[in-house]
Amino acid sequence: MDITVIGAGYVGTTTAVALAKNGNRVILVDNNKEKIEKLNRSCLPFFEEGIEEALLLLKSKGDLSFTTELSKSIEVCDLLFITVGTPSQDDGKVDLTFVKEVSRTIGKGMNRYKTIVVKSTVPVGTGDVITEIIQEELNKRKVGISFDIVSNPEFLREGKALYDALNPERVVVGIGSEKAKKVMEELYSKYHSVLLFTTVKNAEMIKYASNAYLAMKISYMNELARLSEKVGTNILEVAKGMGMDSRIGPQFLQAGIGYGGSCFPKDIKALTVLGHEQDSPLQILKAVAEVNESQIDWFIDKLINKLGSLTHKRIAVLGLTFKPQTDDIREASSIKVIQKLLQNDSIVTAYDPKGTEYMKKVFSEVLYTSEPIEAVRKADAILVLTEWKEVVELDWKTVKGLVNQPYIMDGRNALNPVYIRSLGFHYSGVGIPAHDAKGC
Ligand SMILES: NC(=O)C1=CN([C@@H]2O[C@H](COP(=O)(O)OP(=O)(O)OC[C@H]3O[C@@H](n4cnc5c(N)ncnc54)[C@H](O)[C@@H]3O)[C@@H](O)[C@H]2O)C=CC1
Ligand SMILES: O=C(O)[C@H]1O[C@H](OP(=O)(O)OP(=O)(O)OC[C@H]2O[C@@H](n3ccc(=O)[nH]c3=O)[C@H](O)[C@@H]2O)[C@H](O)[C@@H](O)[C@@H]1O
Repeated sequence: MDITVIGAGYVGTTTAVALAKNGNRVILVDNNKEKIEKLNRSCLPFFEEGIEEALLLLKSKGDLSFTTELSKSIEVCDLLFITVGTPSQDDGKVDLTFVKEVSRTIGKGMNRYKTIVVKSTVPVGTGDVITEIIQEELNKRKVGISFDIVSNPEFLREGKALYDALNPERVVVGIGSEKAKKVMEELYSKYHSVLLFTTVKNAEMIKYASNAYLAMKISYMNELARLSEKVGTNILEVAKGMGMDSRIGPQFLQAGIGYGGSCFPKDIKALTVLGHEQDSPLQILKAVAEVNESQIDWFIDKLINKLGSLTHKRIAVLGLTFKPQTDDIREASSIKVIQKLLQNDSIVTAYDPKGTEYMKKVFSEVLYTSEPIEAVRKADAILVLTEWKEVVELDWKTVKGLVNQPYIMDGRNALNPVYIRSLGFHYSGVGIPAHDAKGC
């Protein structure tokens, strides 16, 4: 099929590559000239393993191209994918400016029947808004072209984006016509995934409900971790035991310094606002967000308890991105932690394999290092905030010889407490008792 994907971000670029790999001819459009120039040079505007190589190959075969010209790209395709950003407004509502802008351009440029697939995460009812905008433009042009709006939310994870896009566990497709169903069935016939056909509104809700549910699991584990430290239980063992129940499952039970990223915080706000607007509040989500926020305070309080005061203390932050295998620092817990350290007049050194350049734009006063070992030199405490391999597999014995005080606060429970303690460090994880015999 001839497909145009609009929005060359994490989702759009990954989607375009996956669709092209599955035998379609794909044009990826973005109104950001710089991004398209980069892509035309086969450079990815962000870090995500495996995509750059795939992109280079698909481009050379002519299956994937990049442009800023949306109108022309609309004319030549059968299917349009909308993958533009849907950020939060100050009031927590979703800013649909980009989605609406793109919809208007589609209405202005549509020359024949198109299936318009919405992959951006959008509030329930947005499918209708897009339909209205496109129809309005068609009416202005006095043309009677038919089209279908499909909701096909994306569930990929950053760091595993291409794998997830090529092997989705399930594909949710919200449709309003048999014609659109056939198109989507054909499109996904090459994937070995279960397809769920439902209404557009249901599909829109499934996306928010899924992200909020995953975040809820994390906040629950984080609160349990705090309690665990009080009563002497080990959250890793608790999670293991819980996860063995197939009704609960082992995933997303890792306690830590809270969830970050471009989606969980934003999507929870959006669903919360929707509940309020409809006078059907989601009280659970209020608690989920509050726990996530206070997890940072809890972590910093523990650090203060250990060091007495943070003033003029040298704190090494290892890991800045919201998770490993990405350069994304959007809503990363590290931002809130560093903010609190700087407010307390600490001297902050930081290392991250991929996120440093973005973080420099947020905090210019942090001393960034290109090697983790440089960040820990003379440190009064080391904070592990992202479980990068480069951090976990550090030569901790050497580190012990370099620090000023041997305090490690592991915000991701990524290190082996028994080993780290055996080196003479005071190790503190999240929900791991101070002297746990097993320590795993
Ligand atoms: N990042 C992720 O892991 C996931 C994101 N999502 C959702 O997918 C959507 C996109 O997210 P990301 O890819 O992270 O966003 P992003 O911010 O990385 O990319 C969005 C792109 O859209 C472009 N754009 C905006 N207006 C445009 C226009 N009028 N014409 C052409 N291009 C335009 C921007 O320049 C940008 O490159 C959001 O709704 C997000 O919630 C869903 C699943 C996973
Ligand atoms: O809508 C989205 O953008 C995406 O959001 C998440 O994916 P992502 O944000 O890439 O990353 P996750 O692996 O879900 O991690 C999110 C955050 O939760 C934290 N986390 C995750 C799992 C866990 O057990 N504990 C925990 O603290 C991670 O450290 C990270 O900060 C979802 O997992 C994807 O399905 C979804 O498509």
